[in-house]
Amino acid sequence: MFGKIGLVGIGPIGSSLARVICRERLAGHIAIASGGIETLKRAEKLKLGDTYTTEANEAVRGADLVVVSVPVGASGAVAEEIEPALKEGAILTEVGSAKVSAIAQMQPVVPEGVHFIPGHPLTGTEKSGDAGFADLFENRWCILTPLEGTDLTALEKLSEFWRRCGANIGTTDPQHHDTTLALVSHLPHIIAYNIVGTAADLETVTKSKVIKYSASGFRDLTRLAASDPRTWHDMCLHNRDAILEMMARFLEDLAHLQRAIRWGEGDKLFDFFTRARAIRCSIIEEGQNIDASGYIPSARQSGIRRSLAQQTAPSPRHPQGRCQLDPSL
Ligand SMILES: NC(=O)C1=CN([C@@H]2O[C@H](COP(=O)(O)OP(=O)(O)OC[C@H]3O[C@@H](n4cnc5c(N)ncnc54)[C@H](O)[C@@H]3O)[C@@H](O)[C@H]2O)C=CC1
Ligand SMILES: O=C(O)C(=O)Cc1ccc(O)cc1
Repeated sequence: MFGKIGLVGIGPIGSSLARVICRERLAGHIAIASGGIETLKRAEKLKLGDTYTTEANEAVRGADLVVVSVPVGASGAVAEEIEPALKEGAILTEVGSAKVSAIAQMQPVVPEGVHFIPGHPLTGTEKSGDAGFADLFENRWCILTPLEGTDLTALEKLSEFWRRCGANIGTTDPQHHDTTLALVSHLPHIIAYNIVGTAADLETVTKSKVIKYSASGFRDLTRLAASDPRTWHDMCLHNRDAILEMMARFLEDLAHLQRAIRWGEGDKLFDFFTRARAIRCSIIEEGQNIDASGYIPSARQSGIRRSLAQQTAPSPRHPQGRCQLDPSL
């Protein structure tokens, strides 16, 4: 698809991209740049690319596609560094989890003639470093947030690139992206970190075991707390307003629940839980299969879609169809 692809940043996302680009033969040459010399050495050892450098501008020189996969807080500095070396007509994208901030940092320095199209693959691992894998994007959404005046041919080419990496393409505007992700990705991580903190505090205060006795519910809920703290510290700083707005809504809804519990409003609680259960079931029925690692495996590869269809089909015992809430689905 591309003569040369420059990958700036080789964490979980950059290293997964390197692997899938290589597997699908999407580039004649993969140039990898990372500020961390150790990471770069590992990337070379793993043969993730063709050339390796600590100088981002070297990696992007002559590239037809440049993918910036660094913490959102570093995207402005990276854009300034690569700007003089970007080729006329090249596509420049970044994969940051907060679009408004990444765009505000990068757009002002993108030279005319370079097609800047931000995006965000909605997939991740709790792992850090270069622990990516070629299947990471398989059957997952990649949300593109094209800016006003974006060249449609470049947009289609980038969309095709992500499709060949296995992703499904969605488009939206940066603000809507950030508000949505604040609720469906950033807030769950914050809640996970927080509940682990609460349990640890309770242990200290009561001088007794708490976490040791946790059943699988607590463990499922806290899986996200194993994520790289740097990513989520970055997110709280760079999607601050949207996260605060979603936290406020969440706390308001939690207060309603608290009140219903305090007053023993059983019907209200039952209806509320039933509604939430139905929503979770519909997510599963749509094929958003979530395994315990957070990685949603390809339905195509795992055959899970078929087994889910069996589980949710009506049966004499379950005339409405049944929904298994086993997180391993
Ligand atoms: N990890 C995840 O699950 C996901 C992350 N993202 C986004 O992808 C981007 C990359 O994230 P990860 O792959 O987790 O990698 P990461 O955030 O760990 O960053 C890895 C790369 O960025 C480079 N880097 C770090 N600080 C830098 C700086 N100040 N200047 C220049 N380069 C620097 C490192 O050398 C390394 O090569 C982030 O913006 C994140 O929001 C998007 C989807 C999922
Ligand atoms: O594991 C999960 O549920 C995630 O939310 C993974 C994830 C992490 C960061 C992103 O920007 C997008 C997706």
